[in-house]
Amino acid sequence: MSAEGTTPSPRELIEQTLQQIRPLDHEAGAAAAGAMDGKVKPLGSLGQLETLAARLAGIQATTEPHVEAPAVVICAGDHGITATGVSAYPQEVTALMLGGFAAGTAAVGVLAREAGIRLLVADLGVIQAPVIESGQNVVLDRRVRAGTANSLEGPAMTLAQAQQAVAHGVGLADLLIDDGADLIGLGEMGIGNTTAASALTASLLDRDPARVTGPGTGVTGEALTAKIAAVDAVLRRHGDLDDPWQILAAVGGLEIAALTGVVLRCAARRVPVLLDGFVATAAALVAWRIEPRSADAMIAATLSPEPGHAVQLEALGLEPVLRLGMRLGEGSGAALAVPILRSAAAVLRDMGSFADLGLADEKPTA
Ligand SMILES: O=C(O)c1ccc[n+]([C@@H]2O[C@H](COP(=O)([O-])O)[C@@H](O)[C@H]2O)c1
Ligand SMILES: Cc1cc2nc[nH]c2cc1C
Repeated sequence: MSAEGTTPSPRELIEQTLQQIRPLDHEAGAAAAGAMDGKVKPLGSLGQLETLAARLAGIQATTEPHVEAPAVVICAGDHGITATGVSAYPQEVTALMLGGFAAGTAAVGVLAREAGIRLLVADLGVIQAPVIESGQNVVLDRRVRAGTANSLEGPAMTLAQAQQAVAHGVGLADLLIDDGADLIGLGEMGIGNTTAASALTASLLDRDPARVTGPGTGVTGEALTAKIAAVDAVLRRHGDLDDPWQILAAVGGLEIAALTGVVLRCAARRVPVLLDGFVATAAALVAWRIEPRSADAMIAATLSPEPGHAVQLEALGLEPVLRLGMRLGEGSGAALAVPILRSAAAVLRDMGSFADLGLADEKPTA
């Protein structure tokens, strides 16, 4: 432990966070499910909205779950593996999009505004990041290094850098939660990061790279075959790793590591964390491998068409809220799912029950 009054080191902050993670409050979840059954409607007729309300209750440990101050945190970083030609777009787009997030003109900016969601943007290591002085959203400087190294040639980052990025994620979650956020969505931006996410997924779940590697921004045909071969080569380069920290440092990304920290802190502070697509879910997989109970705080917003996403969600035992074929990232799917979660909480809070009508027996008669 650090001496009183000093800031904890990344490792200490992560250790404290892990110690605070508790499983779902099953009592609150069951009470919410029971209350939902008593509402004036045929039993189960609100479908997944009912299970979502109960899950929110279990995560927040209350029979009156709330989604009043939702936020999306976007972490951005560059990837050395782009030098191998794994993306349909050039690396400069990462820096370009940082400007779009600040200005509020990126897709997630529009969707977040529509749904009344606060956006927080952090630069974890974008190469040639623009100097952003004003805009609708601030971009926080949480740079660990200028992009990762090419994981085909060596570790993407050192273990200390991975821990620093995770600790930054813990701090970002704290910033939002201390400010009142009661649900946090994960957003990411980083050209090349679907390759890192595929390598992480294949390694963490011990799957064939071909099963969990897809087009990303639009890589098809021979280029996709080469991308799969690159993921395969990355895994062979780093040998048989099992420890999630080693895997994260060897083949992950700075923005992915930060989102792992966001997930862990949300789990520790009983704040529901809304996963977005394939890359954000790779960060969640790392969190789950570090501390399996962190999965209790997760809700999957969307199902990405990236082939590895369904594999990830199955491993985490999660059912997506939306299936819209979205594969953008940025937290766009998380932003879209927020109104549904807000509605789930509102139904549980505001809907009348059979008991209110003086009808005790709300069960079907046949
Ligand atoms: O979230 C997804 O499912 C998803 C699927 C494909 C692409 N993306 C986004 O596209 C970028 C990475 O794609 P790529 O092809 O450069 O690896 C990155 O900025 C992600 O946010 C995201
Ligand atoms: C333009 C563009 C925007 C994105 N947002 C998230 N990933 C992205 C990738 C590209 C290429």
